[in-house]
Amino acid sequence: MGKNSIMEKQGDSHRCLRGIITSTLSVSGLTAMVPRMCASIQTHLDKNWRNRDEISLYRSTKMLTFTIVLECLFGIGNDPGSLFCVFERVLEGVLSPPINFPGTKFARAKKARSEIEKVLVGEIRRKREAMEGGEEEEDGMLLSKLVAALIRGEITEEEVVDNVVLLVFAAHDTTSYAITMTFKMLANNPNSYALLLKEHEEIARNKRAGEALTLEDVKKMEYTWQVARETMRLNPPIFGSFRKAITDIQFERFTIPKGWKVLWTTYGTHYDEKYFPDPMSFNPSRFADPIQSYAFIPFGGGPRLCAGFHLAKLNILVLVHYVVTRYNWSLVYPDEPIFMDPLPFPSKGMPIKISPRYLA
Ligand code: HEM
Repeated sequence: MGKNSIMEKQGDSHRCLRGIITSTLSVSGLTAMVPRMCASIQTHLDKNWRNRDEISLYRSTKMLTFTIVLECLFGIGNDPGSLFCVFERVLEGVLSPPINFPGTKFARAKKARSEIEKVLVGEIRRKREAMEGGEEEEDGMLLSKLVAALIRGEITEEEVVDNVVLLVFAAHDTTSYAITMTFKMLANNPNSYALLLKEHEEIARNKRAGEALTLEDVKKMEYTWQVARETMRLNPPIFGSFRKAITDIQFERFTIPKGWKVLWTTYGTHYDEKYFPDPMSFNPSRFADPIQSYAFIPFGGGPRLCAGFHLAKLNILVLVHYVVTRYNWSLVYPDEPIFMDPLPFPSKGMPIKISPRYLA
């Protein structure tokens, strides 16, 4: 993903970059993005779901998440479909063995990375020229913020490129897996689905035809967010991540020596009945009560907490809204196995049968 991505940064340079990224991805930053996201989702559904009776939910949500990040965060709206395949090749290489030999996933990814770089550098330079010529910073548009920081000399062009690639990667498999598994859990738990549907019908009833959702509407999707959190508790998109001890650490009766790597995992607490009674059962309303800090950690925690948490939440809630209010749907393979490579994914792409649905 490049040595300048936020994941590689430490200390002050991490804080500076994180500040720029989270200023757009915070709740207040996202207000301006809600109508843009609604438009992207509706266009995606019209283009890819209309007149179809079966679609791959995983594939569709991957494409959609990609389009949302490119269109809504970076204003790159010119045929994101053609860039999607190139990005997919990059992403396949991110978690593959680093063997740069013709034909390996890694080598293909490196080649695709240079193609992406060319496109992104072009977009960044165009934006820079426009902003130096007087164009204002766009509200809620991350590319504007990054280019403004570039003009002020706070970050370099390479940092902008590396972080655009990183954000696409960070959003891609995680959000699509969370959405896909949310639908799987709803299919297997009809009572939860009935409650969720009621919440969305209520919101839809108060909207005129074609009227976009607002942040206020999204805030009403409380039960849906409980369902999504319970889904991510049982099926975390990221199983954990590494940390390096920068000093000797005492933890319970152990000393973790400086320089050692530590792997924290989501499953450790997510499946522990101390924090989640009857941990293997699907019970969204457990999230109606406060959860102990650092027990529910699909988005990590602390200074490295997922910077896209609010964007992911918005993406999941808004997509669920449009799908459940517009479509009847059912899983083609209710027991579809989940594979890991190393991130989890539904082995058949989770195909669903769909038909249009009209609100009473
Ligand atoms: C359901 C969806 C998502 C899940 C489950 C998720 C999960 C995570 C986790 C566990 C981490 C921490 C990794 C660590 O501690 O090493 C992380 C970091 C990060 N995520 Fe997400 N993520 C999601 C969506 C997104 C989206 C949509 C974006 C932005 C477009 C994003 C951007 C980032 C960034 C920039 C970091 C690095 C933060 C830092 O190092 O300061 N994520 N994510």
